[in-house]
Amino acid sequence: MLHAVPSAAQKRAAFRAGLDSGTLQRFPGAFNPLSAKLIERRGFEGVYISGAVLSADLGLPDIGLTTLTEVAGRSQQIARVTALPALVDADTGFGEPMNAARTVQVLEDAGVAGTHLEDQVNPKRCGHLDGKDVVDRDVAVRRITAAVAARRDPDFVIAARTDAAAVHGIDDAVERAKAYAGAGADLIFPEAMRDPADFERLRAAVDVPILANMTEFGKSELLDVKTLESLGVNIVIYPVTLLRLAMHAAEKGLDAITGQGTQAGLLDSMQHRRDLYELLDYESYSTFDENVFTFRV
Ligand SMILES: C[C@](O)(C(=O)O)[C@H](CC(=O)O)C(=O)O
Ligand SMILES: [Mg+2]
Repeated sequence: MLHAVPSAAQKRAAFRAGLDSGTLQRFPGAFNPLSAKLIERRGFEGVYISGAVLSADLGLPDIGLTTLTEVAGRSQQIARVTALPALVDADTGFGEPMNAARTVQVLEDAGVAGTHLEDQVNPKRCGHLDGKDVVDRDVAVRRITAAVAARRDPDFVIAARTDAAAVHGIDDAVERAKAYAGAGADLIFPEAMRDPADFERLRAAVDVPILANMTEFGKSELLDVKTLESLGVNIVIYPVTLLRLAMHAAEKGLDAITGQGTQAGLLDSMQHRRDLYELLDYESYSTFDENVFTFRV
């Protein structure tokens, strides 16, 4: 009730254990705290907090317009209601290495289990769009080094994302992945991998866990869980999947009201009030309230 029971430290330890487990950790993107609760209820290992989703939620494109305060605020709202570890997208870390360091501490305070910082130039853009660019490898290494040094909880996971594959090719992405792991990154996020062969190259190059981004309508082939597991991938994110599904359903609902003059034909496509209340655990709130009112000294 009100908040999830495990502490941030426990969730971080669980995230570490999951990355070491040899089982693929599945992190769908939560587009709000409520959807994070649904992800937990459905038995996933963690939730992803996407920059693309946060931007879209604010009615903005994903081109580096959101601030650390906005990302941390959303992270805290989501982390506090789910027992699952949350991994949050910190884009480029919001500036120079010192800013990346502050970003890590602010996100630790928000209660998430880890974050990823990417090697794009500022302002960044979605990793599946053309025309993006990356900073020099040394600059990105300084970003990661600063982030790692700033962490206060050693279990807080710092992931390094490289966008180099789509800019300079897979060889540069592999070299960067090695350098970022050498700088202390716990997890490598190779962005815009085209196919299994790209993942094989990455997997062979680094000893740390690797992440697969299975975002739709982008540059990556959508690989299933079994394939990703066989490639030695440790964690998969579905960053925008739930938002895309929800928005499509919303479009259909609005069209029904416009076209048929009522939403009555869509009741079977809706989450029932009963299921919503169950997910929100209304019952514990009434019990709590009763206890408060019947409390006597
Ligand atoms: C993972 C990502 O960084 C995100 O913000 O969710 C995006 C996802 C997307 O735009 O589809 C990215 O891949 O850049
Ligand atoms: Mg992003």
